[in-house]
Amino acid sequence: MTDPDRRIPVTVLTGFLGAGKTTVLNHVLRHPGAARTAVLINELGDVGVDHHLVEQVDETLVVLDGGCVCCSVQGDLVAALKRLFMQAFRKEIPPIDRVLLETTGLADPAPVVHTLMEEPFIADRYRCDGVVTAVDVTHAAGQLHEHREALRQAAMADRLLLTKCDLAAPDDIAALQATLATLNPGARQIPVTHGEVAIDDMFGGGLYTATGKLPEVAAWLGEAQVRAAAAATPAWRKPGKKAPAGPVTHHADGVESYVLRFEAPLPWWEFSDALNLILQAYSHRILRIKGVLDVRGDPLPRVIQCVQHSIYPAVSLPAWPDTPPFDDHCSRLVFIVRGLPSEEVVRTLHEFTGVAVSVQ
Ligand SMILES: Nc1nc2c(ncn2[C@@H]2O[C@H](COP(=O)(O)OP(=O)(O)OP(=O)(O)O)[C@@H](O)[C@H]2O)c(=O)[nH]1
Repeated sequence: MTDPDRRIPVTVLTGFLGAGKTTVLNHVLRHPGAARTAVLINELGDVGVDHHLVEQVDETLVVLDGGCVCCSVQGDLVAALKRLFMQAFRKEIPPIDRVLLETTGLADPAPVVHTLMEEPFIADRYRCDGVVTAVDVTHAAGQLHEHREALRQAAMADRLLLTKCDLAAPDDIAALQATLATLNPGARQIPVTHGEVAIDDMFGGGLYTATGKLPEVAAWLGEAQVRAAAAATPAWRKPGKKAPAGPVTHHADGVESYVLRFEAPLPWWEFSDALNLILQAYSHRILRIKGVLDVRGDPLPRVIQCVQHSIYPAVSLPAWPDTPPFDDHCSRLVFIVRGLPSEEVVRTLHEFTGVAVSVQ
């Protein structure tokens, strides 16, 4: 090892909702050079789906599902990194050469980087190896304009992965590249299709520094410090406490999420018609829909994903996860929306499928 800094590098993989983070993660983890990589996944919504889509499932996969890592689960992040370090130290798990942290699509990377740099136990043993931001070339132009989280993620990046290049026209990609170059001149832009990023483009960004980025980034880190200090979090966010029932608003800009549970197997075509109608009718209010479905006549769970108005081909998982809540084999859909009441969605889904739907 030529690196004199023996601390464990942590790569922060961020990017707006549905940008292709998990797809990149899976590709990277298949590379032999990524063996000994511990994976931390922070999930939004009350039912995590992402970690079931990650192919590496062992004791070095940690799910942080108590909220968004940038505002409520920094304590969980610290605890998870401490635990991983101690387990590896005691040889209870294989040695860890690096950590890959996938944030939620709405995370502000600044507090995450701040935690890595400032929390004493963590900063002594881990170093931020850079922020890699997945930018969906098919949606980024609008997202950068409409969502400050997307703007922050792009502006904070050490490297920008331009994902879904197979779905965009070269002129549109070039226009986006120009926008990103203005926004974050210091970040290298790497076009990516189906998550196929070279491992050297993913790792080895070096010690984290705000140099070369917009000056605002430093301000964001300052803001993060204030937020960390003001960790006077609501009582229900404290360890051991449960979030209140009903939809949880994650950020001040009115983005909220809810989970729908279906009481019986779904008729596929009727469900698809309902979903298409919802996407068409409410396209501007939907940020992300994803779920695991129990489809009538199919023994395997089917995963669906929508990013704004785009619906991606459904894929089957090899088996139902045997862990709660999926061990009941019920269909669940996670909606991340802005100003779209669950009642409207529930009514449409129920009318088309005839299946009872409850809001979790
Ligand atoms: N055609 C195409 N589809 C892609 C590409 N990258 C990702 N996708 C699809 O885009 C959808 C979202 O990808 P994910 O990797 O789950 O995105 P994510 O950023 O992890 O999503 P969240 O964690 O929910 O924010 C999935 O259906 C992927 O298969 C790509 O390069 N080309």
